[in-house]
Amino acid sequence: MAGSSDDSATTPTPESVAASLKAIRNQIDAVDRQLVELMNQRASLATQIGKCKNDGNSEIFHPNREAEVFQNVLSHNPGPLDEVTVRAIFREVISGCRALQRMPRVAFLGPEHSYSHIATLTRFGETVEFVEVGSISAVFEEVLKKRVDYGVVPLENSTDGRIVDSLDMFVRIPQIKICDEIRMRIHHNLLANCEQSEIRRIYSKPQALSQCRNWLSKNVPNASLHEVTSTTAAARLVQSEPYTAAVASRQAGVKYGIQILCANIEDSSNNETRFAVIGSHHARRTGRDKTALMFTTPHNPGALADVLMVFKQNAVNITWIESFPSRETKGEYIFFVDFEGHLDDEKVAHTVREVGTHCQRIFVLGSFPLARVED
Ligand SMILES: C=C(O[C@@H]1C=C(C(=O)O)C=C[C@H]1O)C(=O)O
Repeated sequence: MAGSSDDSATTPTPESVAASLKAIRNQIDAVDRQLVELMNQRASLATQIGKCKNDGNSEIFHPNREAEVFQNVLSHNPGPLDEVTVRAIFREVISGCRALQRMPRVAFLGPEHSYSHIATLTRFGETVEFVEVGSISAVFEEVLKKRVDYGVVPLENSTDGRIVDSLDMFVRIPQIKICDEIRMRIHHNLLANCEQSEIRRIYSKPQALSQCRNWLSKNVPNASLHEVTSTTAAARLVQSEPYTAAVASRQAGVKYGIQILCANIEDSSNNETRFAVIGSHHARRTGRDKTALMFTTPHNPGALADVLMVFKQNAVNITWIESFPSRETKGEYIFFVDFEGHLDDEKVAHTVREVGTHCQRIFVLGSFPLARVED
């Protein structure tokens, strides 16, 4: 009966709270011991897989298999941990397991804390050898010369469009393959160590300034904008010059000890950059894949329409199309097309063969698992 119970028996005392905490923490310690044992069991299995891959030269990064692993764990996640947390944990578990087979070397356009670096971390986790280079072309060169296993390069941004330097390098080195893609929501931040009203100069790379142009003109109208080579370089300048600000990643703010005056200042809330993981192989089929093609058509009326008709007739869904002027022949264009499906799907293989009959040159840049947007 309510009211007649002995309250002193249920009211927690400091001693009873401490005892409960101790008991629960003991349980957590026991669970953690099981977790670390299980993770090491997993690591031993991954090492066995590494031995099956055998010759030391085989690919150790299998994006298709990693996509399956995430699908498996997420479909068995009863909560209360949310999907983002489970993904983050497994990203690092997988990263460590891969490294037991062989530590992959991955090149990206630096410096550290650039968005390319964050994209690389998002896909590969912490246990890789990060190879920071100074240009997109250098990422391709490192991959081509096999000084790294993989490279991460930006392909397009939802606000600014295609990344010309990357497309140009595919034209120059068409044997490079795309084996995975990374879609990343890009959040820019206003970093400064003074009041917002005191900011006189704002530094960032051109793309970041352009993606925040409206916000900056409305909220920091008296500051002048200055382009530098990277968002990280901008953050470094803010450290040494008073009354300046940088538009950069949150991570750059934390690294260089600069306050985040305002977060998420990008004009479009859907500001997203799509990166390609480049290497020397395709990814195997998962059933939810994309394929990237690069081709040139004869300089005739309707040549591109003929190609597009093939996609229509085969009911293959195009997800991206770009044209890029050829360096070699004035007036001629190279086309980049991404579409749903894997080259191992009969429908896709047939479509690519048929597209080829309408092209002068055609290269399959790769098939890879469809990516989700990482926030
Ligand atoms: C263990 C493997 O190697 C790598 C590590 C994976 C993992 O830890 O689950 C998955 C795919 C590979 O990138 C494998 O190929 O299965």
